[in-house]
Amino acid sequence: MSDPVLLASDVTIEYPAHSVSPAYTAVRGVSLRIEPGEIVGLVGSSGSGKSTFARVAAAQASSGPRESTARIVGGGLSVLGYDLRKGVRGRKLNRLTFGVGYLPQDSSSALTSNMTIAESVAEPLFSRDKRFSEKDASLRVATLLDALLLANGTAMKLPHELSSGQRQRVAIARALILDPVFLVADEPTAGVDVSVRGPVIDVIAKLQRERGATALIVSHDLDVLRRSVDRIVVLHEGVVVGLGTIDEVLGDPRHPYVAGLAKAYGKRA
Ligand SMILES: Nc1ncnc2c1ncn2[C@@H]1O[C@H](COP(=O)(O)OP(=O)(O)OP(=O)(O)O)[C@@H](O)[C@H]1O
Repeated sequence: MSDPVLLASDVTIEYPAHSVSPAYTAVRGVSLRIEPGEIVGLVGSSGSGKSTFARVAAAQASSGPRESTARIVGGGLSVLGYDLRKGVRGRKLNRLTFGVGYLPQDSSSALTSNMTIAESVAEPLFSRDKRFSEKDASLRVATLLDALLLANGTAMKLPHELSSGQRQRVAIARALILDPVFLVADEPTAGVDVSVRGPVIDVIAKLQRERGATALIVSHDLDVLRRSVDRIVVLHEGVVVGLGTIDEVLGDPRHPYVAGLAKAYGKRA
């Protein structure tokens, strides 16, 4: 059996205490194994720990101020063979973050205001390799924008000329441009028009699958994941309450939260 892309063993993740706030355990005892090529959905209600787990799994935990940095305090978590509990630094961290694409929740608002969409999407290519061919970059940008159902001409626009849903799709293109081995996308369809939410997730899954790459897609909306994911993980108050294919999880709800999900989902299916 090949090495897993992500291996969580009874992992517990905590925000440290600061000033008047005590430490807060956002994820507790999560065990999960994601194989190469799998597309996994991470589902759960608001505050269930999805973003915390996603941020830590994408090795982004240390990018904010210390008091808001979630830490692994129990169990183990490794991604692409790197032990995140032990900590990854220097060149190893570079290698890890090259392999992991991360789309944070508010990524559409993080586009640089005076860069064209083409420049923003291509930027990671040139940050990695200053001599990357302009022609190849343009081609890759155009292909991705097209795959994400963005009209011709989007490439030459500035972020403020797009709707928030279009900007979100641009952010997805930017997260995919380096062909990440493992994409962690936090609510990638937030703000995206309802009619294209499913298709946008389909594109992410298809692009990753075509390369044998892996994805963890966070969403509170099971409907948008339905067609694209191999399995889902359901978090509730930081604990895994469901794991398997959508049919397996909803067909055998072992937790009231999943039973509620199955009921709501059953009505819409
Ligand atoms: N910096 C922080 N310090 C302390 N607690 C935090 C911090 N960030 C998040 N939390 C808490 O951790 C829990 C999980 O938050 P998280 O953002 O991971 O949930 P989520 O499932 O992604 O929610 P949403 O769907 O609303 O984005 C919440 O109770 C939240 O209040």
